[in-house]
Amino acid sequence: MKHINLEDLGFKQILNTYKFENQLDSFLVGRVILQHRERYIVLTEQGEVESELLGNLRYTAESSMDFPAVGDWVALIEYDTNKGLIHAVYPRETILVRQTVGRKGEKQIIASNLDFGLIVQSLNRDFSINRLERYLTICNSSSIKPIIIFSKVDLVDENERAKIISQVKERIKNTPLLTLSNLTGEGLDDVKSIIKTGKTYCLLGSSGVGKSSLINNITGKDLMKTNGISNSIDRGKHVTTHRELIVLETGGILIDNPGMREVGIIDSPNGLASTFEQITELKKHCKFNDCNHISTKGCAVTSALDSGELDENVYENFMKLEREQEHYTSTIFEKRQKDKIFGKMVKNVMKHKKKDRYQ
Ligand SMILES: Nc1nc2c(ncn2[C@@H]2O[C@H](COP(=O)(O)OP(=O)(O)OP(=O)(O)O)[C@@H](O)[C@H]2O)c(=O)[nH]1
Ligand SMILES: [Zn+2]
Repeated sequence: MKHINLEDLGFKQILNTYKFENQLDSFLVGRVILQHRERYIVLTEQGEVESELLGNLRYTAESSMDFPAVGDWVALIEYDTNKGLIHAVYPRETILVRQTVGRKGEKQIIASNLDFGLIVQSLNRDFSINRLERYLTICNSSSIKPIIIFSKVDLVDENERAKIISQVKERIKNTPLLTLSNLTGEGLDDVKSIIKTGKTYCLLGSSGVGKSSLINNITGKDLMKTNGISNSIDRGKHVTTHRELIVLETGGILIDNPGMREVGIIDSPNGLASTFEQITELKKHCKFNDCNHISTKGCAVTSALDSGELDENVYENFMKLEREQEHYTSTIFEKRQKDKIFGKMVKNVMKHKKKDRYQ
């Protein structure tokens, strides 16, 4: 491996300032490229350091958010050749969190400091606009820039491909969209050319869509197992076979963490707002500030739904994702109550709408 510097690994100037202001300049800086239980592989300019947490960090941690995750920048000391102790975690620019909410609604970080999300869907079977919008919301709420990659284009004919793409462009605007075949290599250069030095790209998407194949094609190496069966079944084995953060020799950093499939929508309002711009715009014209966009009185959203200006699939998906987001902020009891009432209300809106149409 050629020598890497911290900037190539994604280290940003602002972290340097933090380093000096927090007396971390006597420590090494490195990026977590693999986490397995309490063991972390940290990549520094000198190479990989197998690290553990310093007792202090473990005892002062208030939640699992305080522990290092893949993608984190950490301050460490190397006490022996390639053996280190992590002293502190640098502030994170962005995070992806796990969907399952633990006790007290505690979040778990899957990966951090991501610049771009490569949302991979295969055109033949996995394709779903609703799921695309879900991943877009996740990216937007985490300030991770989304890029859509449609894989397995070799498995659909030209017409089908064109149909899907125009359908997506109609509904999802301002998001780059690439097509790819890992089999024939079509579109691979386009994917490679969007990957820039010092930027971190995480791969998002269901199992079997071709994420590992893409990594192998980009690196030109067989870094990943690609049998379509989850790499993480035998996690112990998985850990020894590859790193979750890969520094490309051509520049750029890829993260493919098996947990990415459980990624959840975090409670930042921006994610939904920028994914569903049309609804965001409509909402401004609702008569009441606390409008729930379900009952039609003075609601600009439902009236756009009635007039056909707003696609009902978009509306339904928005409401579903908004509800998912709320799960993070409500207790289980509240959640159940809300679910029941909410489900009924949405059904009613749809029923009325259907009835209206035939009048
Ligand atoms: N025809 C075709 N097959 C592909 C393409 N990309 C991947 N495959 C095949 O699809 C299967 C799954 O590919 P993977 O790369 O393992 O998918 P993945 O997204 O990494 O799956 P997980 O590791 O489970 O998340 C493999 O058999 C690949 O050979 C493609 O562009 N075209
Ligand atoms: Zn409204």
